[in-house]
Amino acid sequence: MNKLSEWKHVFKLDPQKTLSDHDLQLILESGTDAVIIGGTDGVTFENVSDLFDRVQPYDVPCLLEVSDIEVIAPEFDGYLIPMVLNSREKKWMLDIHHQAVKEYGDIMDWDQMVVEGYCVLNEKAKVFKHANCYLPDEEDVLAYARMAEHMFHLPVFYLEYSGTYGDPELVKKITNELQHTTVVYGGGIRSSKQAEEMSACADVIVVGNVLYEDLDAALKTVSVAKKSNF
Ligand SMILES: CC(C)=CCC/C(C)=C/CC/C(C)=C/CC/C(C)=C/CC/C(C)=C/CC/C(C)=C/CC/C(C)=C/COP(=O)(O)OP(=O)(O)O
Ligand SMILES: O=P(O)(O)OC[C@@H](O)CO
Ligand SMILES: [Mg+2]
Repeated sequence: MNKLSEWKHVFKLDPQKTLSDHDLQLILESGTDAVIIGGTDGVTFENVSDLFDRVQPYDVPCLLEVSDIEVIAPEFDGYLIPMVLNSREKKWMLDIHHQAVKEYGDIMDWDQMVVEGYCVLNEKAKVFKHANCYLPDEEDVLAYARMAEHMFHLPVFYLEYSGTYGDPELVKKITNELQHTTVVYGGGIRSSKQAEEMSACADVIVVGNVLYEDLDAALKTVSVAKKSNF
């Protein structure tokens, strides 16, 4: 399961936040390539399963981004497994994953797993503190990107600015560098102008928080991203 390399635009839904059926319908019929269910905290088996049940009737791939082993529900179209490359603790890259594979290895469908090399670039993001990250400079980011592709052969390198708009020049530099690993950009996209700019710099853009603050603006990010030829 890795159609991700063919996608341009994804919405990230936070199971902790509320969406009316009408708004969810607009999101799922927007033409987005996929939705991810995930968040740093407040993610429970119940809120993940409830949201998944509401998304499932629509013809849009739905992936679970696993931030806690307790929330894994069956039947998703795929499972995104983050490894936080710029964490100060090995736990967020390897140890939690090792425990999970020890526990679930016998029943795992490896074709459904997509491992994401995360590089968290916003010091104010919840995930930055949660995973005990340090702020990498441009050289560090480039080195993580090269490691993701050439040493770990990861399908995805995720430039995570969650909550703030990132640096298009850096994103472009990283995307130009990688041949096989898909560069996903997420963070602070609040308008079609920003979506257009970042879509020209990354392989895939992820739009999250603005869904809950300005749905019309969020919906407008889809068509510009899908028009991008990058
Ligand atoms: C029954 C069945 C289908 C079995 C399948 C088995 C399966 C899928 C097994 C999993 C195997 C495996 C290796 C799991 C690893 C699990 C795990 C818990 C890994 C650690 C993940 C991790 C490093 C989490 C840290 C936080 C993080 C990076 C979360 C990623 C999501 C993220 C950055 C969200 C940002 O959200 P944001 O929008 O910023 O958050 P808020 O809005 O809440 O602020
Ligand atoms: O919520 P925003 O800031 O759009 O970020 C999207 C996503 O990258 C979060 O993981
Ligand atoms: Mg969020």
